[in-house]
Amino acid sequence: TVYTSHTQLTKRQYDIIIIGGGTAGSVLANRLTENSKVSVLVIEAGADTKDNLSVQVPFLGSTLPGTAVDWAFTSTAQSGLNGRTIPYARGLGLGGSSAINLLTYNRGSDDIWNSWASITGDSAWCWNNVKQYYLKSSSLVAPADGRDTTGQVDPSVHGSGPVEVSVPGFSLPIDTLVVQTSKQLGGRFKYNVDFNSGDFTGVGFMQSTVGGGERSDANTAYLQPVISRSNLDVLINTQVTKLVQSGTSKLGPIFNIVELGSTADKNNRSQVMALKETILSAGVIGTPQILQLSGIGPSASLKSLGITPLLDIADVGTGLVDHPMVANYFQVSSNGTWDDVLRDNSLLGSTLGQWQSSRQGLFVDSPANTQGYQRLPAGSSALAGIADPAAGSKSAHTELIFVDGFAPFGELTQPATGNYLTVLTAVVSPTSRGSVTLASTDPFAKPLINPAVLTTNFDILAMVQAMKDAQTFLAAAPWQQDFKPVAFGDLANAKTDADKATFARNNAVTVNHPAGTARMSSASSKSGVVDSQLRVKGAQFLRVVDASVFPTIPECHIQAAVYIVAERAADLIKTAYGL
Ligand SMILES: Cc1cc2nc3c(=O)[nH]c(=O)nc-3n(C[C@H](O)[C@H](O)[C@H](O)COP(=O)(O)OP(=O)(O)OC[C@H]3O[C@@H](n4cnc5c(N)ncnc54)[C@H](O)[C@@H]3O)c2cc1C
Repeated sequence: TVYTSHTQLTKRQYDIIIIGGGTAGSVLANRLTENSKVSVLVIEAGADTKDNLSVQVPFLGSTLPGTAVDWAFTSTAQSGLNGRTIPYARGLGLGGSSAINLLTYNRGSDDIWNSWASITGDSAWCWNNVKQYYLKSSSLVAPADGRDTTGQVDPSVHGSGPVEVSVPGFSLPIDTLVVQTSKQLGGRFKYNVDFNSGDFTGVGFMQSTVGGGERSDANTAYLQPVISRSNLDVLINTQVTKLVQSGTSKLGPIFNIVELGSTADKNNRSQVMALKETILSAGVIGTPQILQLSGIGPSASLKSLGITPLLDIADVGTGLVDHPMVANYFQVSSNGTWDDVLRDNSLLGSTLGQWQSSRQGLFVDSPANTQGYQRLPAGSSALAGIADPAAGSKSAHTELIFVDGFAPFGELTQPATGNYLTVLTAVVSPTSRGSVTLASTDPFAKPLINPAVLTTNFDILAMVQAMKDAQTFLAAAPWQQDFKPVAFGDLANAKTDADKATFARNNAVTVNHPAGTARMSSASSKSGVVDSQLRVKGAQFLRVVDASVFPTIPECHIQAAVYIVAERAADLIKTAYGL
């Protein structure tokens, strides 16, 4: 049953309570209710997102931040960004961030998973073991245009799970140029037929969570198909305000009472109880916020806010890490870009009409069809004197995303005329670490989000290298016939490395890939928040399952890793309770 207010609940006890009906929460809701004897309640702060047209239409994903399906957070003033604050989008509603993201689907290099096994001292996180969960979470489907995709993707490395993944379904003029350039330049820009083979280096086609021209997210793929199961209740428009300790076992405090409220009626709280487990899947911001509101976190700082510390875990909310990103704009001579679609309402209307009537055309894809991942050149000054932050040789340091138009991801707005290319450059093995802390004890107040963007030498130097890579790539012969890209705006004057660094600090945002605020660590480690089975250290019957638990950030887009972690967590929970 779907409830829209906690006052409607007819039951107050469930075997398992999942906090957050987002990416991980939806996977758990599905898998844990496969056994009809287990009762599950999902509590989600937002509404159902499935009927939101901009959620459904892949191309319109970039218009979702700032709307009703976004928590619309803002970062603290960023010292690495010359004091700027940046918008910090997080999905609000069923499907969570998977319903508002830009759809890129990367499962992470073999290296990253093997490094997690080594960090946690638990070989079950190695790629050879988690591969089963990748195969179980997604499957490759035909692109919307049904064309022959031979050489653009390797079907043999894909699985048979509910999330639909495809290569772009509407070819753009620059796709061929990107591939030609990659094949001509080789080396760091070598053509990679399928990143999801486990080698995240080179240049290749974007794979996205799109099936039949529509977004495929955790809500549509995992939750909606099972939402009428009699052992599943989903409570929407309801925020978890804290966990309440019900007692103490010899293994530690038990936090199995969940306090609920809603923004519509903030003082009207009620409680539900988990008979087996409470699972926090409230995401990288929500999870450490709820833990701290519940007295679980760094005792001294909780005390200074007036919260009674119940379980001292220094690392709750520390370690926030995200991929910094800069939009590099180039003016082009070709009119083969989609710029006019964003400027001309009738063209926008007809393109949307084409999507509505036939699920064809520009809107079946995210704004980018191709991407690249590079390791820094040998001898790069960014790596001087530090351990290589990437997990291994199949993991990159930087990323390029090629957009056939003016992508609205920076400080600049789209000019009224002209044709543009955007190359989004990102640092995918950043070393900067920030935090999520409470601004107040009010659970409805936004927490302080400090992603510490570009605060290390490595991150800024790697970003400058990525910006230079973008220019090297676009200087290659295939671009000189028709497109003739010329750096646009302040980028045109950013000639030296120092100028480029200043440009990055004045313009960077993030790729919206935060992770690591309730990190996994080995059972014996004093750092971290959860053990390798995702149980909150020192607590009983309390797990975290979302991107907070990532011990390091994958050197690629991270949603696939969330699906994999959630699938594995579902198995861990089933095994723990013999379900
Ligand atoms: C704009 C944007 C673009 C992105 N682009 C990409 C991309 O192209 N490719 C990619 O791989 N990744 C992308 N990501 C990242 C990816 O989507 C996320 O890493 C992933 O979905 C996170 O999953 P999660 O389960 O950790 O959290 P979420 O999916 O965010 O789920 C958390 C859920 O908990 C709910 N919640 C929070 N607090 C409470 C509370 N107190 N009470 C009740 N419910 C609560 C939230 O409303 C939300 O539904 C993007 C993210 C964003 C925001």
